[in-house]
Order: sequence, then structure tokens, then C-alpha cells
Amino acid sequence: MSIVREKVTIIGSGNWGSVIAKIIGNNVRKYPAVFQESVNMYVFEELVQGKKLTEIINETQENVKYLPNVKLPSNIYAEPDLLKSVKDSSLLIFVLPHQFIDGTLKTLKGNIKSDAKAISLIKGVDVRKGGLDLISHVISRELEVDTSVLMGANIASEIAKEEFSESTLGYKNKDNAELFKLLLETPYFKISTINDIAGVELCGALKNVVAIAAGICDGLNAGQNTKAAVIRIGLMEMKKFARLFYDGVRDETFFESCGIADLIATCQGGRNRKIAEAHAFTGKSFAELEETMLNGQKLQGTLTAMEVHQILEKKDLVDQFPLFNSVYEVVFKDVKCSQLLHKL
Ligand SMILES: NC(=O)C1=CN([C@@H]2O[C@H](COP(=O)(O)OP(=O)(O)OC[C@H]3O[C@@H](n4cnc5c(N)ncnc54)[C@H](O)[C@@H]3O)[C@@H](O)[C@H]2O)C=CC1
Ligand SMILES: O=C(CO)COP(=O)(O)O
Repeated sequence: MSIVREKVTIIGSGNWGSVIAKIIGNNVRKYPAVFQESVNMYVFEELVQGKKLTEIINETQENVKYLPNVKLPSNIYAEPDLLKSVKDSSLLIFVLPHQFIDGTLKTLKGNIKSDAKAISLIKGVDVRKGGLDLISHVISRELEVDTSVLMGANIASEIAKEEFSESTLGYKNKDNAELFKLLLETPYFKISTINDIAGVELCGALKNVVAIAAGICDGLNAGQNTKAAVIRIGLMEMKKFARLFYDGVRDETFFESCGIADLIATCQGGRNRKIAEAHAFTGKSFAELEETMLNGQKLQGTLTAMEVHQILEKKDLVDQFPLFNSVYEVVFKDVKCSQLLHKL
């Protein structure tokens, strides 16, 4: 009797995607009875100093653009063709900026294994149909797969150095959650599981909006009390928003790594915070700062602020979320940063 082992594909290869590739490459070797050794990583092809990024990764085992100076295990294979990357794969790890999920799913639809399972590490929401949707639900619907989520206080550069951190895996199917936990957990990257996909995923998406407010505080040289107040108000808006749109979001989810811990980490050390601080200092647009300061990495908080605003406006609820609304106005309506605190 042949034993079928899981074949893994990582869809995405940015800063976090590359760190996850390092973890997965090592873990599949730890559990050879469960996982196939060779792991594909879909890479959105681009030229780096005149050479294809996939060729550089496959020759040097390093993603020189998005995770320089970190070696990826030799069983990670960078593949520029999305369909080839998922061929025969039974475990799909989605780790792209959320603005690219739509095109990715259009290509994958009807082209994955019928028994595949997915997990989304993407921090964002979907509003294309006019209402609020979770990225994990969009993946499940489009590809007809069970989709778990993994969110947490997980600044990629720190986990690349194997500094201790935690993460939260939200699931509907317990067996699939256990399989993904086996694939993703390490002694320095501890995963807890909770049956609350909406709570976990909305924490991951919404904390990026709060991080922009925190960065504005830093750029305004506001004190620690002020920043703490902004984070607290942000947490309350995250909870209210999640509860408004999804029944069954659990209180304890906000005390997991995906909740309060990610909020603290991102408000201290994330890219959304950094760009918002630079905006408050310089007055340059978020789009310009993202382009000039992040070397191809993408912000999720600006787009999420717009998407959240769209949804709240539709429901006539903007006034009930002063922090989310103020962030939207600073990013997209040229409202001065100093106004943010006056509106809370
Ligand atoms: N970086 C971090 O510390 C963490 C990131 N995340 C989340 O993981 C997700 C992915 O973020 P990162 O890996 O950090 O990416 P990143 O922001 O570092 O890199 C951007 C990625 O987008 C790709 N890309 C550019 N244009 C594209 C297109 N048209 N189609 C497909 N891909 C395209 C680039 O090749 C690159 O891989 C995001 O939702 C983010 O919020 C979650 C936890 C930690
Ligand atoms: O999600 C993150 C850490 O958990 C990273 O946040 P940024 O995208 O703001 O860097």
C-alpha cells in the first residue's frame, strides 16, 4: 500500500513568504512520513540587477530582494509559473499582499487538486462584491477548499533570525489545523489554534489600520500615553467591527497573538507604522513613501483603511469608528495628521 504524503506549495515570496519558506523547508524534512521533501514557492517574476529573481533564488537559495542575507533550505524551489507551482500540491500556503489575491485565484480556479487544503497568512479583507468578505472565505469559495488562517505578532525579519514568537491558527476543520500546525510550528515559532477564523483574520487585517494611527503618533512626537490610548481605542474598534459583521467572534481571540500581541508588535515595529511616521514628518503621500522606502514590499493598512471605510459608509456607521475613519481621512483625504487625535 502506498502512503500519500502531502506536497506543499507556498504562494507568495515577499518578506513574510520567504521566512515561511525557511520554516516549511526545514519542517517538511523533520516529518518525512507526512510531507514530501520538495517544496515549491511561487515567485512573482521580476528582474533584480538584470537577472530573474527565480534564477537568483534557485542558484543562491536566497531571496536577495525581499529577505536578503537569509539562506532558504535547499528543498525550496522558486517557480515563476503559478500553475506549475501548484501541480500535484495538496497543501497551499497563501502569503501574498491582499491586493494580488484576486488575479491569483482566477488563475488557480479549477486547476488545483480536488483534495487540497489551504491556509491564508494574508492580512487584509475583500470588499469587491460590495459587502465585507474574508480573504480565507474568498479562497474557499473560489477554489472549493477548506481554508484555515495564521495571524500573529510576526514581524518577518525577527522570525528570520529565529527570535521567539507566537502565532494563532484559526480553523474550521480541526484535522487540517493540526496538519498545518505540524508544518508551520517550530520551537521559536509557537502556534496556538482556535476555532474562530473570522476573529483571527479580522484581527490580522484591522491591526494594520491601527498601526497607521500609531505611526502618526510617533511622527507627531506624541507621548507614550497618547500612543497607548490610540492602540486601546483601535483595539476596541477592531472588536466592534469584527462583532458587527461576524457572529461568533470570540472574546479570547483578542487576547491571542493575533490580537493584542500583533497590535503591539505592529504599532512598534511594522511597515505600516514606519510609513505613517514618515508621512507625519514629511507630508509626502503614503503611495510615494511606500514606493521609495519599502523596495517592493507592500503596505496592507492603507488599502484596508479604504476598504473598511467603504463598508462602514455603506452601512452609515462611519461615526461609530472615529479612529478607522481618521486614518482613512489622513491617508486618502489629505486631512492633517494633527487632526487625528482631535477626532477620537
Ligand atoms: N512582512 C511581515 O512581517 C508580515 C507580513 N504578513 C502578511 O503577509 C502577506 C504578504 O506579505 P509579505 O510576504 O511581507 O510581502 P512583501 O510586502 O514583502 O512583498 C510584496 C510581494 O508582492 C509580490 N508581488 C508584486 N506584484 C505582484 C503581483 N502583481 N502579483 C503577485 N505578487 C506580486 C512581490 O513579488 C513580493 O513577493 C501580507 O498580507 C502581509 O500583511 C503577515 C505577517 C508578517
Ligand atoms: O503583520 C505584521 C507583523 O505581524 C507586519 O506588519 P507590517 O505589514 O506593518 O510590517
